[in-house]
Amino acid sequence: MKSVEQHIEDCLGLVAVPQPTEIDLNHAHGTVLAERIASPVSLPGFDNSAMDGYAVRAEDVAAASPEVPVRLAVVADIPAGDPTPVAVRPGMCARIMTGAPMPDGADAVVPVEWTDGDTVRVTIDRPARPGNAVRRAGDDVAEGTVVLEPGSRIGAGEMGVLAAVGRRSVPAHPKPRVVVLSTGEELVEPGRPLGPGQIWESNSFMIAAAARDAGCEVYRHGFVGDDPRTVMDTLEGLLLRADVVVTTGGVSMGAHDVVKEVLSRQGVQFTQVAVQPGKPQGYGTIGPDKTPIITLPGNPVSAFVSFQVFVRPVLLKLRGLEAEPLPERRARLTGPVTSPPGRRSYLRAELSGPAADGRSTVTPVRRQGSHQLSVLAGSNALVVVPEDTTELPAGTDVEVRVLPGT
Ligand SMILES: Nc1nc2c(c(=O)[nH]1)N[C@H]1C(S)=C(S)[C@@H](COP(=O)(O)OP(=O)(O)OC[C@H]3O[C@@H](n4cnc5c(N)ncnc54)[C@H](O)[C@@H]3O)O[C@H]1N2
Ligand code: MOO
Ligand SMILES: [Mg+2]
Repeated sequence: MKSVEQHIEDCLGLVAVPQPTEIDLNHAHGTVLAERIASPVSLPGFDNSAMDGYAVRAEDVAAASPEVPVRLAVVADIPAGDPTPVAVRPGMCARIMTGAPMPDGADAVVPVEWTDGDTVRVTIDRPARPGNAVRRAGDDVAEGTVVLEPGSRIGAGEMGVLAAVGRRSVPAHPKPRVVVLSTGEELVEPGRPLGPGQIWESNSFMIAAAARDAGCEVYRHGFVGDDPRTVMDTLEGLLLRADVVVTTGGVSMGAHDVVKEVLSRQGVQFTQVAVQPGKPQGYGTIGPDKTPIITLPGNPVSAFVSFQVFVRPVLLKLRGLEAEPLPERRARLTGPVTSPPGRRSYLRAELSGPAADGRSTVTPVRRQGSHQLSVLAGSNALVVVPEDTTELPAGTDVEVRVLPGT
């Protein structure tokens, strides 16, 4: 049987690290930045008010109190965005709004709540220190500072930063487009009635969600039956939409294992990998553009685990990220586990902690069958049992892989 490492390497070999493209900010969310971004400006770009109130000379109001309030002449009104130059001399002030530029001569802002709010001659009953409620130019970002490094995933915060430093577009790796297709004559769309021997189709929903969790744009085509012509025609029709195709089902030893049947003829390699679950696997390219395709087994848990182990690194590579495996943790097993000889097991499990002693514990779920899908809903991790190990007692310190979204 082929090793897990070899199969990961073969799948990664299907794709090259993409060239970045210039992506408009409107489409940049979820992409990965390809270059360092330095700010061409300081942020804030000018000293401005942090509050709605009055821009004053702090020395003028230093002695203000409810008993002895200070009265100042209001010489200007400065809304945010006002370009008119304003100067505040002793005994004067300017009404100012949050975000508006500080007038010359003023060094503090008195919030409107400390005043009577008058727009001609304002009465102030509390002192303000120099710098009060003033946001200094550059106190967020100094001009020329690097705000984002290459490899940054552009999430909501990064989007805000890019726009704030004036970027309209960025060199980035777009989200890979993943097409998901399931196969099986027994499958029925959820929501439709089941006939005898039929089941509701779940893999395409699950794998599409996992691919989205991995940062991809997903087209879930759904499923087709086990007719070779239909499978091939459907795949060919989907290639235009795909940077990678992921299928489930039809790759084992069955008389109707259609994916294996039609894609073997196209040069896709089908092998048995020393893993549990997820033994039957296929990988290769199809169509005129040699679109990468990874064919996962149909058993739902096998499809899920093999997506995380074999497909996810490929998608990360296509995003311009390190093609790393799921994040690793160490944890103590709360109960014994078994594993078939010569195969690496990925047991569905619940990881807890770390506790006060700094240690985490992990509890493999009781039902480990590759059709026992329900346990995936409560699992946040996979316990890895090495190929040369067939049993581990409770208390063993084990390798755990943390599942996305947890
Ligand atoms: N004689 C052998 N039989 C099997 C072997 C073997 O080595 N020799 N391997 C077993 C293993 S391991 C796996 S895993 C499965 C892989 O099966 P296929 O990839 O061929 O998948 P199917 O036969 O199409 O389906 C298997 C199973 O999964 C259910 N299924 C499939 N697709 C979906 C879907 N989209 N949604 C929900 N459930 C799905 C299907 O109904 C079957 O129960 O083969 C073993 N057999
Ligand atoms: O690998 Mo199958 O994936 O054992 O059920
Ligand atoms: Mg089969």
